[in-house]
Amino acid sequence: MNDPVLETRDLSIRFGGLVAVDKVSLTVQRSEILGIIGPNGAGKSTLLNLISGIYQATEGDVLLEGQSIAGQPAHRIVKKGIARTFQSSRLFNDLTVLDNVIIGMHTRTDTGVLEALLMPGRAKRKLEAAAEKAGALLNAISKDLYARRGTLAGALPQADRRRLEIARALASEPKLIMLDEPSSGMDDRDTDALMEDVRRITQERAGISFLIIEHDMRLVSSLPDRVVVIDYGRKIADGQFADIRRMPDVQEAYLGQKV
Ligand SMILES: Nc1ncnc2c1ncn2[C@@H]1O[C@H](COP(=O)(O)OP(=O)(O)OP(=O)(O)O)[C@@H](O)[C@H]1O
Repeated sequence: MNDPVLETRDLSIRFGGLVAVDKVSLTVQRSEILGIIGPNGAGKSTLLNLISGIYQATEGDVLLEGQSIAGQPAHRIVKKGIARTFQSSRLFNDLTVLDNVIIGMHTRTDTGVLEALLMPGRAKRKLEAAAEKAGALLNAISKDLYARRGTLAGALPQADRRRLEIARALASEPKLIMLDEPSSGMDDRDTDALMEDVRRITQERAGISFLIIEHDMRLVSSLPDRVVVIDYGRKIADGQFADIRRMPDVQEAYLGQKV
């Protein structure tokens, strides 16, 4: 299988004297779940910020389905098909669960302020259609979240907030979805449910790929098809978890942090 949806080539960024990401080349194949691991401060989140257009690379390239997207603004990259979640929640706490998903769909809806003012009927119909679509999406991800679609996002427990963030990212109909430490703060039961969600999404949405930064080795050892290890901004390993965990460089990077 060689059908990369995402490719980074020698991707680097420097903050003053610190090279936070150093010539990282990696691929994510279509329908693949790629795990990214590495010690704290290794450059994993920075790598995601480079791919999603939040940071601009000092050198290197990012390709989505073979086309360079480097240098493009974050909103355009979402529109082209890369969605993500963040380590810290970006939900709108004062909006309902359903409204948060509708907001995630905004790249796929085209109702503007002018249209809403000049053609309120048409804008209303579009919004109703968006609400219906968001409801169906939510229902497919979690019947329980769907049942609570009118609840304020701020009132949800942590695991459901994470789930809602994934639903919101999916609402942009991405080809690739990047999750930054999705299981942080979760217990084993919630982490199992999260893994189940990801597996189900890959089965139900043909061709979707995941890039997942994680520290939880229980998840890393069972969910990703392949794992990339980052240390001091560099890629030091790329392969099956069972193989890379035995590599001396990886063991050394994790000295004191059991792999
Ligand atoms: N905007 C920035 N300005 C300066 N330095 C930064 C910036 N963003 C990240 N860094 C530095 O880059 C390095 C990599 O940070 P990053 O957050 O990507 O690591 P990480 O692997 O995601 O860590 P963690 O697992 O703890 O989340 C760190 O030394 C961090 O302090």
